Amino acid sequence: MAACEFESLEKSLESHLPEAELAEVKRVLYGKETEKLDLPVCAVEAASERDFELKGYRFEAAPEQLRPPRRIRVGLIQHRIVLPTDAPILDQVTAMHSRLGEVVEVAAMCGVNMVCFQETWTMPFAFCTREKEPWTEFAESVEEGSTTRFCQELAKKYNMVVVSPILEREGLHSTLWNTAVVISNSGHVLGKSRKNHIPRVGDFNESTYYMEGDTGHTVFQTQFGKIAVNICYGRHHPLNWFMYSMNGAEIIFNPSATVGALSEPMWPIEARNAAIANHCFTCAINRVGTVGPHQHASHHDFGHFYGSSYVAAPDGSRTPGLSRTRDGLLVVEMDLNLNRQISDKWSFKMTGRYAEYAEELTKAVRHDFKPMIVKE
Ligand SMILES: NC(=O)NCCC(=O)O
Repeated sequence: MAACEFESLEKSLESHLPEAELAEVKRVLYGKETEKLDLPVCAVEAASERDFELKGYRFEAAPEQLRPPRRIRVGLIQHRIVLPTDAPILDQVTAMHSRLGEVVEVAAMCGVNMVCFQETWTMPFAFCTREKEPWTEFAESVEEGSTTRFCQELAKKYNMVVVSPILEREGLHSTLWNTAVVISNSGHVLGKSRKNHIPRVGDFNESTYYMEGDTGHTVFQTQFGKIAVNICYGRHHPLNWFMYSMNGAEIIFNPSATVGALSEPMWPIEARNAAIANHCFTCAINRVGTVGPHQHASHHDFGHFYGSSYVAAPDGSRTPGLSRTRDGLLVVEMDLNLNRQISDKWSFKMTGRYAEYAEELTKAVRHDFKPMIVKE
């Protein structure tokens, strides 16, 4: 079976394992079972008509005496490009807006409070080609761009926080960045978070296009919780997750674009491990489909982006993934009280010895650093 036809790990397990064994396999693979959410019939019908997968799950926390539950719903959206990559740019962007508009409408029907799109969602993933034109033409201003305007309308219409990762062009020096725009449910641009780490993995090299982010590890206080955005390749850097969490993030989104041969076995581990290590929720989103006909002849065929978007909780449990091949919306209800409950249980932040690490790291990054190795 070709890799692109394999729909999802869950589907394979479900179709091949006997029920009792499946429950045990899922317990070991996914942790405590996430209950399925009952989604409104109108949403299920709309998703089916609009040809995308719709899945919903719930993470519960224990009731507390002094704090009410803090239940919120997040929506993760994965999708393929809509028009061919040689169509006029404005048409491509407009088609993507219109596709996401129909998915976000369904998210609203499902009571989603914050939605996050995939990395550079308005464009084909052209960065590994190292061709500048026409791909840099997809870059937009965070404040004034048509994509931000579009997302502001969505945010206001549906009272929803919108996380919109785009290729950013910053006006004054025309600098390009890989940036997530965070739009409050009021419709205001709350701020932006730029990608901190740039992949240089053989031909999967994006360094030609944009610079390492300069926004640090900003956390955004929204009406529904404190959120941060760790863009794609940043998920391989445990300290990157850690610093968002040190700044108080309760949910860290990881909008991504990655392909099977490169990272698929790492995908289910990294965001999930970050949720465990940092006592927070993490939301990993990957696009589906192929790069497209623009691919430069001198570069390899990178194959399919494998989707599989999922949410992980601080107790180590996770939702099943969306499909590897289809557009999809994953709706997840979470009680943010779970973060502190798990922190009280495992106490990683309390037992972290960060002052000692800070001291040792300060020495380790110096050029005159001498590793502490004892030799006979
Ligand atoms: N977009 C991006 O950073 N991709 C890198 C590949 C990976 O991190 O799996």
